[in-house]
Amino acid sequence: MAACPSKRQMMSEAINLAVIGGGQMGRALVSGMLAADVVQGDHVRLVDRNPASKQWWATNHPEVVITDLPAAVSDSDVVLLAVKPHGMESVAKQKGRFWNKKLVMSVAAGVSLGSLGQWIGHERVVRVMPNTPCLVGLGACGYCVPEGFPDADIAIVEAMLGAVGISVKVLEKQMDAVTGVSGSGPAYVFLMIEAMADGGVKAGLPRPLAMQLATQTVMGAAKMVAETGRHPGELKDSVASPGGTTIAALATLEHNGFRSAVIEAVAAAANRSRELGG
Ligand SMILES: NC(=O)C1=CN([C@@H]2O[C@H](COP(=O)(O)OP(=O)(O)OC[C@H]3O[C@@H](n4cnc5c(N)ncnc54)[C@H](O)[C@@H]3O)[C@@H](O)[C@H]2O)C=CC1
Ligand SMILES: O=C(O)[C@@H]1CCC=N1
Repeated sequence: MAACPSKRQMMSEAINLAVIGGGQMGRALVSGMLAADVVQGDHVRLVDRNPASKQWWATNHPEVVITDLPAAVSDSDVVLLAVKPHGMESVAKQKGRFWNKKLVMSVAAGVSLGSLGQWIGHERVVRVMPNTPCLVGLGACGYCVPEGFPDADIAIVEAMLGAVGISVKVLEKQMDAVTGVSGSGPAYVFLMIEAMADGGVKAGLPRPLAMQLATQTVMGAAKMVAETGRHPGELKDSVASPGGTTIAALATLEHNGFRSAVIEAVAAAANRSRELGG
């Protein structure tokens, strides 16, 4: 295995990052990392086969160099693979000396460390499940690494992911569940915000005001759970006055299976992640 730079070196030296696939997740991660200054734009090489996607990068991050895969990987310390799961094999199997034991981070749902290592031809690979709030520095990333993975590389991974939110090292067998909770999770919360705003509009509020109130409510509630250390059930009870408005709403949510719908949604995403892994 190639000698790896120390965490101190990585923190003080610019990371040369190749990004293969600059779609939704690639954009969220790299935009977040650029904003957090953990990578610099002129040290990022972007590869994408979609002209519209390349145009997005040219417009939004003009300092990023748009190039092809061999050049991007050759010029990098770290390679971020962010194409769809079914496209990962053809990208990772591209033959060439340019892979040369680069640190490769894949964000593809379901794609195992074993497959990645086999396709790329070495085991300096990390499987990450990020989420789109990395864009605003509030991502939740789970990642796993092969046995014997060097601490210096873990330090690099944590420096990069930690710059855009929290990062937790998990067992590979937990990655599908991580996908169900946090990888896909933002979509459930966006749906909730949209639905709450719809409810506000139904009750007579103008749409922008309903959206503002719903968004701030979700943000405030999440912050209370994170910062008070109190159980969400206890916080929920503290909102519900006897005979009041909240318990009327909660009874309706329970009647309509809200809790089990969310539990089953997380399980469905985890199962789908397992299927994608083949
Ligand atoms: N969107 C999300 O919230 C999350 C996505 N992921 C994972 O991130 C990966 C990417 O997903 P999205 O960004 O949502 O998809 P996307 O479709 O928005 O982006 C994929 C990009 O890869 C490009 N691409 C495809 N084949 C390529 C190739 N051979 N060479 C270069 N570029 C190529 C496409 O043109 C596209 O711009 C997937 O594997 C997904 O499982 C993981 C966590 C969350
Ligand atoms: O929907 C998907 O497959 C990807 C993986 C996790 C979130 N988005």
